[in-house]
Amino acid sequence: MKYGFLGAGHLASAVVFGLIKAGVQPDDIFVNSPASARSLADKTGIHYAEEKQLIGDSDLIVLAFLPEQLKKIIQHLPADCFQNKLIISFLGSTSLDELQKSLPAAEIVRSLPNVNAEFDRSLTSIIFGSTISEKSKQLVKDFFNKIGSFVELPEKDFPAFSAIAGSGPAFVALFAQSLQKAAINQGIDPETALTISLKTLEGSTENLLSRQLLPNDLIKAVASPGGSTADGIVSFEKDDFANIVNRAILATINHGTK
Ligand SMILES: NC(=O)C1=CN([C@@H]2O[C@H](COP(=O)(O)OP(=O)(O)OC[C@H]3O[C@@H](n4cnc5c(N)ncnc54)[C@H](O)[C@@H]3O)[C@@H](O)[C@H]2O)C=CC1
Ligand SMILES: O=C(O)[C@@H]1CCC=N1
Repeated sequence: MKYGFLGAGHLASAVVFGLIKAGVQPDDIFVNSPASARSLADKTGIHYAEEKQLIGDSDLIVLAFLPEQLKKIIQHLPADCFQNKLIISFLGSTSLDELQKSLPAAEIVRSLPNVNAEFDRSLTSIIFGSTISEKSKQLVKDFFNKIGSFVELPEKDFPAFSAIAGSGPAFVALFAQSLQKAAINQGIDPETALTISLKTLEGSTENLLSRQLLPNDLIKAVASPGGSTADGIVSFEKDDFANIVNRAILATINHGTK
């Protein structure tokens, strides 16, 4: 099985590292992009390839450039080069319909992984195009299982999924940074403050997941009656934390409508 990546940015790099960790041989991965493909190839042992060769030689082609680059990239390639090719798109805002119109002879999958693919931790949403065969569907499922897990979602849910799971690592990082700043404000050095923040986030997520707790159960378990945590929760609620988060998700979802 040969994999070809068009685009070698942050998401492509995370997925390439994830595939290699899952046992894919670097020799079986090809990459092309104007800027970063050669350095990704140097770092990982995968191969830089010219676009036409990459498309011809790959069993599965990943579109990992920016949505606005789709038309330009396809226009300068021969019209028939994607004939019967299996294409997985990572393009955040590009619909299945748009992809199918741009690549009419290909089998298309629209997907939204996230950068946690590097550690086998991407929850990816996928939707299959109408022309995809059962065999190709299985190849796609195998691909996403190598970098985490996947859910099949109707396309109407992709914008919300993108805002929460795709953009989410950035939002979690923002919360981590806010906890770090709060610790620094109390006189703790920045490095220790970051460790405290990250270890607490890591342990708390693991606690929720491994004990299958609802978030509110963990809140109750930590906020001892008459204790200090309850005062922190009241302060978050007074500042309408849930609405702050909801507004940020809405702003992310509404990006394309500005
Ligand atoms: N970064 C993330 O966490 C996520 C990104 N996405 C989607 O993944 C795609 C890539 O995003 P990032 O990796 O963040 O962007 P990036 O800016 O890090 O990488 C974009 C890549 O496209 C390449 N590129 C530009 N012109 C090209 C061409 N003519 N042929 C081939 N490659 C070309 C650039 O050289 C670069 O390697 C976007 O469509 C984005 O919506 C989706 C979910 C999460
Ligand atoms: O910021 C973006 O547009 C992409 C889509 C989801 C995460 N990154």
